[in-house]
Parts: sequence; structure tokens; C-alpha cells
Amino acid sequence: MRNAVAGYIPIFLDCEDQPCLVIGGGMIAERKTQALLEAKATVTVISPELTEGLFKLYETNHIVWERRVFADGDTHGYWIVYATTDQEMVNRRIAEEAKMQGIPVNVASHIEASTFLNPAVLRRGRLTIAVSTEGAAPVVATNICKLLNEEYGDEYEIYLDFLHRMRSEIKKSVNSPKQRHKLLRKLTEYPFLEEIRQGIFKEWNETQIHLWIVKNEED
Ligand SMILES: C[C@@]1(CC(=O)O)c2cc3[nH]c(cc4nc(cc5[nH]c(cc(n2)[C@H]1CCC(=O)O)[C@@](C)(CC(=O)O)[C@@H]5CCC(=O)O)C(CC(=O)O)=C4CCC(=O)O)c(CCC(=O)O)c3CC(=O)O
Ligand SMILES: NC(=O)C1=CN([C@@H]2O[C@H](COP(=O)(O)OP(=O)(O)OC[C@H]3O[C@@H](n4cnc5c(N)ncnc54)[C@H](O)[C@@H]3O)[C@@H](O)[C@H]2O)C=CC1
Repeated sequence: MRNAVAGYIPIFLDCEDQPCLVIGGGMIAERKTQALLEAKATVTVISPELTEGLFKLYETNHIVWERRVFADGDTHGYWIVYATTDQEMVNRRIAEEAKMQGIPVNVASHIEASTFLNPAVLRRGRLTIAVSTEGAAPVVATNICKLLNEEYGDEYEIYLDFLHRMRSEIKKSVNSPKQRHKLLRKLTEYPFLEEIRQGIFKEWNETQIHLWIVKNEED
């Protein structure tokens, strides 16, 4: 068992169109595959069998399925690898092979063989909250997400879409970094979240956005 505490760096990877390999076709493979597809990755699954869910994804062309057991060399050319078979030795072999090539690898059965791990995740549109216990208790990570689920409701999706739009406009039309920082900080002080919760928030149109920028630049 890895003893380090806080020895991981949390990062958000852009997986769009990246070739990702999942080895094994059970429930854990299905869970990791779903997460990869949500991130628009290109997924290949190598396994003699698939769960019903994975088989549906195969039938609908969402994944490529190679119907066989893992063979040496399979990880070559992939961007990221998940070893999710129920065979400890196979998972370890996959991890060794991936590591030799510098490919990040997650081993579902043995944290110490992995180079990265999957946190429990809560999503609200552009908001992602990811929680890890460094493998000490994955269920606790999930429970923390359940608690946060109460605190961070759907209003965050509308809120962040709006802030994203404002930020893009500010980046386009305000040249000075100092001014931009001032405006972006000011924006988060408005009670938009409260307005969204109360159902009284009205999306600003282009003119309103520009008027706000001009007015607050001067302040
Ligand atoms: C290290 C890590 C590597 C990784 O998989 O990335 C890992 C490893 C292992 N998990 C094991 C068991 C379980 N894992 C879950 C659930 C989840 N596990 C997840 C992540 C992680 N699990 C990574 C660290 C996360 C962290 O930092 O806390 C979640 C959060 C995200 C996800 O899977 O994407 C997901 C929540 C899904 C959701 O929210 O829906 C459940 C409960 C369930 O399935 O319902 C059980 C059974 C109960 C138990 O054993 O605790 C075993 C023992 C296997 C065995 O004994 O054979 C190992 C291997 C080991 O410990 O070495
Ligand atoms: N990280 C996590 O969140 C969790 C991890 N686990 C671990 O994950 C592993 C997998 O769990 P499940 O999906 O529930 O198991 P499972 O038994 O449902 O699925 C295993 C899959 O691996 C395939 N397989 C077996 N040998 C193979 C080989 N040589 N090449 C390719 N595919 C092969 C099987 O056909 C099957 O599809 C277990 O070993 C367990 O220890 C279990 C629970 C949670």
C-alpha cells in the first residue's frame, strides 16, 4: 500500500478524441468507460465478455470491442489505460507494460500498481467537484459527494454558464489584466445564485453586458 499522504496532484484531463483502452468488461470497466465517454474519449475495450451496458455501447458504436483476453503489446499507442480485469496478475502485467511506455495506467484492483486514480465526482454543468481519499475509503469519497449534492444544486449550471459568457466578453473587450481581474471579482460578488434559486434571474443581453463592463471599468 502506498503510504504517502496527499502525494497526488488533482488534474482535469481533456480526453476528447483521445484513444483510451479499458481491459476487462465487468461492472468496473463499465463505470470507467461511461466516465471516459462522458469526456468524449475514444474507447476500446478488450475483454472476452461484456456487461449488458457495455454490450449496448458496442452495438450502438460508442465503443470498439476486441473480444479476447489481453495480449502483450496491447497497450501500445494508447493515451491512457484502465486495467479492470478480475485477474490480479493480468492487471499487474498491463500496468507494467503501460508504465514502460510512459502511458498513465489505472489498476482497479490494486492502487499501488496505478499511476493515477479516479475520484468520486459530482457534476453541475461546468462545475466538477472531485473527491479522493487516496484510496483509503472510496465509499467515503462517494458519501462526501452525496453531502455536496445537497449543497450544490442545479442553479450552479445556469450560474456558471452565465459567468462563462461574461468572462468571455470581458476577455474579448477589456485589454488591461488589472481591469479584467477587478471586473471578474466584482461579478462574483453579485447575488446571481440567490436570484436563480428564487427564479427571478434574467439572462443579460449583449447590450446589458457591455453597459455593465463600461460602468464597472470606470468605478
Ligand atoms: C484507488 C482507486 C482506484 C480507481 O479505481 O481509480 C480505487 C480502488 C479500489 N476500490 C475498491 C473497492 C470499491 N470501490 C468502490 C467505488 C469507487 N471507487 C472509486 C475510486 C477508487 N477506487 C480509487 C480511489 C478513490 C479515492 O481516492 O478514494 C470511485 C470513487 C470512483 C470510480 O471508480 O470511478 C467509486 C465510486 C463510484 C460512485 O461514486 O458511483 C466501491 C463501492 C462501490 O463499488 O459501490 C468499492 C467496494 C467497497 C470497498 O472495498 O471499499 C478496491 C478493492 C477491490 C477489491 O477488494 O477487490 C480497490 C483497490 C484497492 O484498494 O487497491
Ligand atoms: N476501483 C474500483 O472502484 C473497484 C475495483 N474493484 C476491483 O476491480 C476488479 C474488476 O471488478 P468487476 O468489474 O466487478 O469484475 P468482473 O468479474 O465483473 O469483471 C471482470 C472482467 O474482466 C474480464 N477478464 C478476465 N480476464 C481477462 C483478461 N485476461 N483479459 C481481458 N479481460 C479479462 C472478464 O471477462 C470480465 O469481463 C476486481 O478485481 C475488483 O478487485 C472492485 C470494486 C470497485
